[in-house]
Amino acid sequence: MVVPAALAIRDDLRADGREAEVVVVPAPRYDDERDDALAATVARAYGAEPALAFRRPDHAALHEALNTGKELPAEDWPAASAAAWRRWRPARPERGLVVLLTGLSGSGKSTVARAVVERLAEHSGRTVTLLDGDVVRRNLSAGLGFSRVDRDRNVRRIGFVAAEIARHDGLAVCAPIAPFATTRAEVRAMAEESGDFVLVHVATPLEECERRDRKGLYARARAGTIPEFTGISSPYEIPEDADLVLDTSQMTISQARDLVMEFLAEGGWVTR
Ligand SMILES: Nc1ncnc2c1ncn2[C@@H]1O[C@H](COP(=O)(O)OS(=O)(=O)O)[C@@H](OP(=O)(O)O)[C@H]1O
Ligand SMILES: Nc1ncnc2c1ncn2[C@@H]1O[C@H](COP(=O)(O)OP(=O)(O)O)[C@@H](O)[C@H]1O
Repeated sequence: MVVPAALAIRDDLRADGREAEVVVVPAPRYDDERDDALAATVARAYGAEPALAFRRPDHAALHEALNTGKELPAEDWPAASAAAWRRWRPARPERGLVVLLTGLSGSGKSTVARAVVERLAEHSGRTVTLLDGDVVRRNLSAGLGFSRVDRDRNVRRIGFVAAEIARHDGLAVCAPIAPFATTRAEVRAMAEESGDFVLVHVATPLEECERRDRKGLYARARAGTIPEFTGISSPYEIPEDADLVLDTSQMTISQARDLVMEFLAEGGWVTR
């Protein structure tokens, strides 16, 4: 993104009759005066006077403007680089989004995800894709088991597909157990390369999931006939970075769906 923006700035300057060469130099960013000193040193090394004093851009203001679709601060971002930012990060109503619902088996991930997808399809006017744990395991992840390695593979595949959807400005709703924090963080990082990421922890207590036991899997796990069952004989790492926490033992399916929709509306991804 930096190189096309730099070339566009050069072209703008040339169109203004100012002969300009643009050199892009990868450098660390500290967000303090070290950035200023580094910029001055690099400029001198290229034989350029830092004629325009280096201004540290206000990144919080940048992201706020990008999220809401407002004008970017013109003093920090010439028109060409503002346009490059916009292409990379459209305003939230048009930006790709990955919603990952994580939680124990039977916590309500699929049920809430289906209800949310239905609402999104009705209201957002955008393409919506559901990547449900069960369904993914029958196709994309067919053949994988439930060891840590296989679960990580499965969740990464889901994350990869979801991030691709977000890169094309679509909405992806995913509902795997995704029990490991590091793998969830990888999915967040993949999604945020090109869009946004919202983590919903469906935090229904184990006792309630086990009471529901729709598929009889908890009974079999307790009896020891299913090894490595999440919450019984395989860990579930409680997210510390959840954007939203839902305990479906304390609410109806519609209430859970509305809390997710409300969160997405508050964040500006969908209109009310
Ligand atoms: N050992 C073990 N542990 C957990 N779950 C098991 C296991 N074996 C089979 N199942 C069934 O597989 C569904 C979970 O698959 P996921 O792809 O969501 O799991 S993971 O994210 O890869 O951990 C899960 O479906 P949900 O109940 O919809 O979550 C179970 O029905
Ligand atoms: N408030 C609620 N939210 C979601 N599911 C609920 C709720 N109350 C009861 N349930 C039931 O709990 C079960 C959850 O199953 P499911 O959505 O497949 O969970 P998961 O995908 O997490 O394994 C469903 O049978 C659903 O009808």
